[in-house]
Amino acid sequence: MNAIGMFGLGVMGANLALNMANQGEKVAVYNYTSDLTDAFQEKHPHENITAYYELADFIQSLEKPRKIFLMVTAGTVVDSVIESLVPLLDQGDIIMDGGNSNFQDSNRRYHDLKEKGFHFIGVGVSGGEEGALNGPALMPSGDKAAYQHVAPILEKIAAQVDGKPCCSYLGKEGAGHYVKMVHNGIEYADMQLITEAYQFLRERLGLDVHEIAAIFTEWNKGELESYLMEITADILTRVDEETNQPMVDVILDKSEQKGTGKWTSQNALDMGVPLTIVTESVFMRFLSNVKEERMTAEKELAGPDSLLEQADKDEWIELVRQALFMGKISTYAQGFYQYKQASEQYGWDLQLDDIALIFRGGCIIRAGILNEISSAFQADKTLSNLFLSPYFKTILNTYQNAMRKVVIKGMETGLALPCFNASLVYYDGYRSGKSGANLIQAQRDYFGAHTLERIDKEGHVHIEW
Ligand SMILES: NC(=O)C1=CN([C@@H]2O[C@H](COP(=O)(O)OP(=O)(O)OC[C@H]3O[C@@H](n4cnc5c(N)ncnc54)[C@H](OP(=O)(O)O)[C@@H]3O)[C@@H](O)[C@H]2O)C=CC1
Ligand SMILES: O=C(CO)[C@H](O)[C@H](O)COP(=O)(O)O
Repeated sequence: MNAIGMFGLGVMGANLALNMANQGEKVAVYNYTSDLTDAFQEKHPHENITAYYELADFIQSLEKPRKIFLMVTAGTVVDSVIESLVPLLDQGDIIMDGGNSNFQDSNRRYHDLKEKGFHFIGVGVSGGEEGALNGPALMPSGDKAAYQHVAPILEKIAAQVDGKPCCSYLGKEGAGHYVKMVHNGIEYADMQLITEAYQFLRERLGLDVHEIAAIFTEWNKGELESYLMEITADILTRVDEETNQPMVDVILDKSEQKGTGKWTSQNALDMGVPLTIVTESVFMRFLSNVKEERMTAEKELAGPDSLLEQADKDEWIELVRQALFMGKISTYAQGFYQYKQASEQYGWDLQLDDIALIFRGGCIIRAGILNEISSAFQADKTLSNLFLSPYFKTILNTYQNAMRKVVIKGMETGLALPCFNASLVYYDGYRSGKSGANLIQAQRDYFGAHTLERIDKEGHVHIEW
């Protein structure tokens, strides 16, 4: 009998199946069309893997309770696959979905399957092709008792950091896919922040790609240590063999997306959470796509004349490093604040320190900063915003000066730095004991008699303007 079944042999499914098999598990594999199954068998023959061409045979080969891991295109495909599986299952069998599914779909699937006597475990998976094979970060959720059946396999195939698996039970329903969704939002913001640092260094300080690659490699040894920093340095060293140009210069500047960053921002709006940095990064992807309009506007619309002249390069490089780290801290502060709000609003009891531990290995946003984030939430379980933890507060109190200088210089010289700017705006807004919202309340009450609260009395009142 096989310990687990992998449904879907695309990029991720194939590599996860191999990972499971390499860890000594007997794995049954199945794909909707036979072409991928044939290709998989030919490319990756493995003593622990058996391929099946009939769905019923695939299901019958599994130990009970059956554990089936779906790694298929997110959306309606997951529903149609579940529909095809259900008649073949027994009560208590477990379906896991490892795709980038919308957490609301996972909530629905969890309850639908529970009603029918089956278990649904949504598993956020991060790490791409390489991570899937050698150790991804896994974010599982669903019934805790059902999770215990799959935990030995999931925790074995996950990345391991300091002897701990980057996988732990996160909560009920689709909490795991929720955590993955916000992870991807943070991923978008992280990428945009690095891009803004790169643009500043290249277009305002006049550094070439190789100099910037060397700077990023150096930064990657300190506070900014992260997978995205590392791969960006690597990307910048690559030369296109056809043109002999830096590879980055021959890539069209229109960025695509599959939608998880947008979902994160949509959910932040639904919950009333200020997720400004991720949202700016989503908007910048949209703006990048109107390439032709941007090319026209470049000729039509005026900007400032000034470039950064006679700059002290070393001083500016350090300012950009500090600004980038502040942007990163702010992104995580907003993302983890969103987790905290979601946990309360959806009743999931998310453990923020555990989430940070999961992200330390295997996933795209893995970074040194996650140890400090985990420690901050471990030290104070009620911490509402990372900005107020002793470690991050000390850094922000210093680095905010650098961020101001970089943002101002970007504005003066006409370089859009939306995520750097959003980070500073959030910082200044958050540290303002007095906001301008009293005037907004007055305006609302003036034109619409919406009522307002006074600082000196209880309750809502309307003022006769
Ligand atoms: N690539 C990545 O880096 C990551 C991807 N993910 C997520 O993992 C999931 C899979 O991604 P990935 O492996 O990259 O995708 P691929 O495109 O490589 O594979 C898609 C899989 O879905 C199957 N599929 C598509 N349509 C159907 C259908 N109608 N019925 C049954 N099966 C179907 C395909 O089978 P067939 O050949 O028969 O069409 C194939 O096995 C997605 O949700 C993705 O967002 C998560 C983390 C990282
Ligand atoms: O889930 C992932 C990693 O964690 C994918 O790489 C991510 O979905 C890529 O997103 P997009 O295509 O929207 O940039």
